[in-house]
Parts: sequence; C-alpha cells; structure tokens
Amino acid sequence: MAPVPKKFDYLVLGGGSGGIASARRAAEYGVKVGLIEEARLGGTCVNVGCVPKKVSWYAAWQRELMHNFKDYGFDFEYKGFNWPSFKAKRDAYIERLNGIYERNLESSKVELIKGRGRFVDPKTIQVGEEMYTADHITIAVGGRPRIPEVLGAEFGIDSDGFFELKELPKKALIVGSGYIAVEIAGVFNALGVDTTVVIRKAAILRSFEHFLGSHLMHQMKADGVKFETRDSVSRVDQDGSLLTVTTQTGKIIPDVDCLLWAVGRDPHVGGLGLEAAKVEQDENGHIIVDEFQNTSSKSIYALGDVCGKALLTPVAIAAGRRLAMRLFNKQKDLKLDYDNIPTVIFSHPPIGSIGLTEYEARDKFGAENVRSYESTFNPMYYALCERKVKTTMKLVCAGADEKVVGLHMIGDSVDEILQGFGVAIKMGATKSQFDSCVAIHPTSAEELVTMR
Ligand SMILES: Cc1cc2nc3c(=O)[nH]c(=O)nc-3n(C[C@H](O)[C@H](O)[C@H](O)COP(=O)(O)OP(=O)(O)OC[C@H]3O[C@@H](n4cnc5c(N)ncnc54)[C@H](O)[C@@H]3O)c2cc1C
Ligand SMILES: NC(=O)C1=CN([C@@H]2O[C@H](COP(=O)(O)OP(=O)(O)OC[C@H]3O[C@@H](n4cnc5c(N)ncnc54)[C@H](OP(=O)(O)O)[C@@H]3O)[C@@H](O)[C@H]2O)C=CC1
Ligand SMILES: N[C@@H](CCC(=O)N[C@@H](CSSC[C@H](NC(=O)CC[C@H](N)C(=O)O)C(=O)NCC(=O)O)C(=O)NCC(=O)O)C(=O)O
Repeated sequence: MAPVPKKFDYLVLGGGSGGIASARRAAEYGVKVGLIEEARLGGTCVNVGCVPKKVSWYAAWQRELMHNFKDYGFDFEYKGFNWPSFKAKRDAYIERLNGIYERNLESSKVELIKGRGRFVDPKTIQVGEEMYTADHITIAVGGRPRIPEVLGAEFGIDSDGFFELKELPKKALIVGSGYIAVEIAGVFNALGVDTTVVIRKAAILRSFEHFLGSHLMHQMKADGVKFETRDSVSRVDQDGSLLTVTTQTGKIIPDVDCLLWAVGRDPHVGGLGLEAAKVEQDENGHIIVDEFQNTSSKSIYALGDVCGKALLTPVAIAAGRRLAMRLFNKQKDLKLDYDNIPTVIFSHPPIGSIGLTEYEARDKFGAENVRSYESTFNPMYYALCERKVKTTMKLVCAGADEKVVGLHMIGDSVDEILQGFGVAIKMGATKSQFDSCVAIHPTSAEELVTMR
C-alpha cells in the first residue's frame, strides 16, 4: 500500500536562494512549511556561485593591489600565492554558512526534508520512500552548468569544478563569453595562471551595452589574458594530466591543465516529474510562469533560475519572498517587477549595469528621443601608479525630461556604486535630478552627477 502523504500548507522544492527565502518568509505567517533539498543547503549561490566566487574575486583583487604597492612607496616583494590554504579557508566559510542556513530553517520552524524530490502527481512529491503533499508547492530547483557536445568535452570542468580545484592550474583555457567566463578568467589571470578565453564571436558580454565588453576585453588583454576570437573548441585529447585542445579553425593548443566550459546554464529539471505535475516548460526546459510565478498547474509555482529569467540570487530571493507574502499574507497583487534589475559582473575591473542599453532605448523611444552621456577617466587611485585602469560610465536618457533609463559602467568600485543609483533609477529619476545631487569629491561616483 502506498504511504499516506505527510501534509504541509506549503512545500518548497529546492533549498537554494529562492527556495529558502520563500520558505522562511511563509513560515513567518504561521503556516506549516516543508523544504526539500537533495544537496548542501544554500544552493548554487552559497556553495558553487556568488559566495565562493566573490571570495575568489577578493583574492584576485588583493593580488592586483600589490602591483601598486611600490608606486605608493612600499618596499614590497611578492613571494607567491598558496591556493590550497586559500581554498581550505574558503571551503570552511561555506561549511559555516551551510550550518547557519540549517539553523535558520530550524529557528524559522521550516521542516527540512533531505533528499531528491519528484512529483508523482500535481499534489504529491516523493522523496525516497516518503510522500509529501501541500496546498501550495513552489519549484525552486535552480540550474546546472551546460557542457557542449564536443569530442572529449568530459576532460574539461565547469564552474562547479572550478571550486573543487585542489591546485591552481598553470595554463587554463576558458570557453564562453558571459559572466562566468570573464569572472573566472579574471581570477585565474590575477593569480598568475596563463589564461586564454575562447569566444565564438568577436566580442564578450554581447548582451550588455557595447562598450562594457570592449573595455573589459582591452583591460584583460593589457593584464595578460589571451583571447581566441571567432573560434570554438572542436576536440579535446588527454595526454597524462595535460590536455591538447583543437579548435574549429585548426589551432592546436597544447599543455592545458584546466579546460573550463562557461557557455551557459540549463534548468535542473531532469527526473522532476513535471509531466505528472502538469507543469509546462519552454523549448529550453525552463518552467513557464506568469508574472505572479504561477505555472500552468494550479497551486504550483516556480521561481529563480529554473524559470530562465534574470539568473541572479536577489531575483530568486525577491520572487520567493513576494510569492510567500502573496499566498500567506493576503498581499494578493504582490509580484516581482523584473524591470530595471541591477547586475554586477565581478570582472577585473568590475562592471555594473541597469536598465536599457542605448540601442534598446532607441528602439523603444525612437533615436531622436534618446540622449546618452559618457565619461571616461583615470580614477585618482591610479594617479601615482604606472598601471592604469580606466573607468567608463554611461547614462542613457529618454524623453524631453531625460529620464535615466539605463546606467552602464566599468571600473573599480562600480560594483558598490550601482545599488544606490539603482534606487534612483527605479524611482524614475531624470538627468536633472541626478545633477541636483551635489557631488562627493574625490570619488568615481561623482562623475554620475556631473555629466555633460
Ligand atoms: C559561478 C556562479 C557565480 C554566480 N555569481 C552570482 C553573483 O555574484 N550574484 C548573483 O546575484 N548571482 C550569481 N550567480 C547566480 C545565482 O547563484 C543563482 O541565480 C541563484 O543561486 C539561483 O537561485 P535558485 O534558488 O533559483 O536556485 P539554486 O540556488 O541553484 O538552488 C536550487 C536548489 O535546488 C536543489 N534541487 C534541485 N533539484 C532538486 C530536487 N529534485 N530535489 C531536491 N532538491 C533539488 C539544488 O540542490 C539546489 O540546492 C552565480 C552563479 C554561478 C554558477
Ligand atoms: N555576477 C553575477 O551576478 C553572476 C551571475 N551569473 C548568472 O549565471 C548565468 C550563467 O552564466 P554563464 O554560464 O556565464 O552564461 P551566460 O549566459 O552569461 O554566457 C554564456 C555565453 O557563452 C556563449 N556561448 C553559448 N554557447 C556557446 C558555445 N557552445 N560555445 C561557445 N560559447 C558559447 C554565449 O555568448 P556568445 O553568443 O557571445 O558566444 C553566451 O552568452 C548568467 O547569465 C548570470 O545570470 C553567473 C555568474 C556571475
Ligand atoms: N552584503 C553583504 C552580504 C553578507 C551576506 O549576506 N552574508 C550571508 C552569506 S551570503 S548567503 C547567500 C544569499 N544571501 C543573500 O543574498 C543575502 C540576502 C540579504 N541579506 C537579504 O536578506 O535579502 C542567499 O542565498 N540567501 C537566501 C536567504 O537567506 O533566504 C550570510 O552570512 N548569511 C547568514 C544568515 O543569513 O544568517 C556582503 O556582501 O558582505
């Protein structure tokens, strides 16, 4: 006889950024919540994403600062970097976070169900031998790295593998041109790895405002990163611990000790029983949702990376919390506004972007109604330094009142500058309102309120 399902008010499938946030917020309203997680709590962000990535970025940043120590008068000699020691400390931090998240669930009275969940029908999820049911079910199972179909692709690693590396490679080849490719290339290069990025087109970060990718590529090259453009990997051969990579245009790249695929991510939906749940997916496997995170199946919702839109932790968290408030706190019209989501690429230097690119603004408002302001400068930090890293900032404005509809920037500290300006843009600020705020001098951010 099939076991009697254990009943919850709210079941969340996936204990990553969106799932945890939604489950804990729902529990605040006194409902009985279960959270199903098959791996380490915290999901991609905590375990193999934002958190260990940002810590790695900080390590690379320390190394970059050292290049300027002499220029600032310090008697300094670089003696090397101990990756195993750094990795051990980074791993210990993640383990601490896993524990904090488990205790947070306990204190929120969310029941953690460990194991892989699978729908058997639209109301029931099976985990191992147990069955669970709920009035409302949210799918927040995230995504996983995509591996291209290339002969010998299995000899490469993905971003998950990057965080497992026991030693720093000597010669790395990174395939891809998006967030992960440029972030990991930046870390490797700063830490002394011979780094090449293979891109199938001529530019990186092509979905962003054009100058961001070109400026970053210029700086990465100046810092020693090599690019193979308009090319792709056609086969990979292993010879002992080293790889030989052959490209479509016939280049042979020998002695590679780390080949890393960074060509996008796919929704983690295999074996989830979405058909049994009557949950529809798009042609890429992403779960189709409406603006309230409702799927095609009544009382089943989906959010975060599995929906394929704005794959960012704060997006998953915000959608999860709003959904819980809509379902359990009578905020029946609450939903996440996916417009003007700020995003940062932790490259070297970092990139910050929100809103429309200039092309998108021209398309939307007509070229005659769009005006852009741009500023490129050497931040004062580099005034005494031989090595210069330029900053560029661009405001895209539309309409007679010059509403700021896009802000794009690359340079030191833009990662921290963007959040506050994001608030202003979300509030509908105009260029003259930007200018009405007196500058803070000397900072990079002041450029944004003094542009002409
Ligand atoms: C290398 C990297 C760096 C990143 N850096 C940033 C960054 O700096 N800033 C940022 O905003 N975003 C960043 N992201 C993106 C961010 O990590 C994701 O957008 C975010 O984690 C998505 O949250 P989620 O809840 O949708 O899914 P996830 O966090 O992926 O959580 C899904 C969870 O569901 C579990 N699961 C899956 N299937 C099942 C099942 N059947 N049963 C039980 N459990 C299941 C998984 O084990 C996982 O724990 C990065 C991503 C990567 C890969
Ligand atoms: N800082 C942050 O907030 C971070 C966020 N993330 C999130 O995770 C998502 C996934 O990251 P990522 O994996 O970098 O994916 P992205 O979507 O950012 O970039 C992948 C790029 O790789 C190129 N590509 C695709 N297929 C191939 C192929 N077969 N061969 C060569 N190149 C290919 C494409 O660019 P082209 O068409 O130009 O070739 C594509 O845009 C990001 O979109 C982001 O939302 C990830 C890391 C950091
Ligand atoms: N802005 C700080 C962030 C520090 C921070 O958030 N640290 C986290 C680790 S990153 S943990 C990864 C990510 N957290 C966040 O994105 C932070 C969320 C923000 N504080 C908020 O509440 O909205 C996440 O997946 N959250 C899901 C959730 O919490 O529901 C932590 O220590 N957390 C312990 C705790 O929460 O007690 C920084 O960058 O230094």
